[in-house]
Amino acid sequence: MDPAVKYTLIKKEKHTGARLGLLETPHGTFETPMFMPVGTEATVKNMSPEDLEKIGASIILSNTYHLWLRPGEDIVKEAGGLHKFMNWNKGILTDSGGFQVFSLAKTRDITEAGVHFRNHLNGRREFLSPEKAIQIENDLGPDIMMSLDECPPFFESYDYIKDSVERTSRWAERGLRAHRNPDWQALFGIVQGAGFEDLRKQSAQDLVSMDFPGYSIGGLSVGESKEEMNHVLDFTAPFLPENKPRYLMGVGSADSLIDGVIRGIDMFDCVLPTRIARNGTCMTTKGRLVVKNAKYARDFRPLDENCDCYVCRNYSRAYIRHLINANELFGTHLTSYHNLYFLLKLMADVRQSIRDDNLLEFREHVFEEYGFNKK
Ligand SMILES: CNc1nc2cc(C(=O)NN)ccc2[nH]1
Repeated sequence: MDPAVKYTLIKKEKHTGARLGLLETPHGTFETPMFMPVGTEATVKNMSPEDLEKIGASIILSNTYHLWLRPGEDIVKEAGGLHKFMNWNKGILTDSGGFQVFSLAKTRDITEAGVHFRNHLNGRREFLSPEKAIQIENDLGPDIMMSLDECPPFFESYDYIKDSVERTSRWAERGLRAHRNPDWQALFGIVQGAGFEDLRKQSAQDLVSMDFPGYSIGGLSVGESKEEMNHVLDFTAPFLPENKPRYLMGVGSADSLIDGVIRGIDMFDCVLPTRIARNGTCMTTKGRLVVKNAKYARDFRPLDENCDCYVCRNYSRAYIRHLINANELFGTHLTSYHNLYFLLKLMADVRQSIRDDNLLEFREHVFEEYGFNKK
């Protein structure tokens, strides 16, 4: 049986752990490393599928937790699945709800069976088990789907994290057994273990023994420092097989993306570009620009003078500032479009620097120019 996704390692960058790869899915073959825009409720906020296609998005995310609670996976299934429902014909990845339950839901109670929590929309008690999460993702129909896991606090005790990792491995096994469509939906295991090397190793070895088609590294970007995150990646990525994709969940600033690629990560997702866009903050090659700021009232330059996106070629800071301050939806469309273009272009440049074996020089350029070296 053909795996639902096939990863091919094309080239290793000479001086780092970075890899150039190809990820074949039922909805296309895409280059890695890649950034995946987040479309929590079956839409990447303020973006049309056509615009996402134009800026080079390949795989986008949707959230199992949200779509289960609203509109219900049954409606998405009746529509023919997520691709049809949201008119997106490239890749779709859904997470399992693990992170949302632990970050969004009120009062939650974790048991061996699964997690009990209160629905953040109506306060009703809900229950999500590893099998239920898989059933929802099977019905939503993404190309890539996640096992249900616990995303524990990074600064929890060793004993807590050890128990959590061992339960997450048992849940992963249960999810594999419940998975109905392994030939066209690729189920990834999620490596946990917080900042403990031996627990990250145990989690990775447990999941690798179950032979998943891809592996996520979860439990990061949850309040730990970038140095701590990079340190965890330094020892976790090598526990994962070279011939499978590695997906770092919840990471999406330029510096963290580059440092993740250097440590062998292939896939990233983050709400950051679209979330900060909604309050008028833009990512530029000269650092963050808060376009609603009064100083841009008569600034008729583009958001980023080094950017060739549709927004930077046609609209000024003054105009976009006006729209944001007037709560005009077109304003957040423009900032969202630019921020996503910025990160997708960054990843295209990262892939080129892997081809050219000069990723570390590119990192230096980005950290210096984009203001990440400023303490
Ligand atoms: C924004 N930070 C961030 N950390 C994440 C961790 C996970 C995870 O461990 N899921 N099982 C998912 C999404 C995340 N987003």
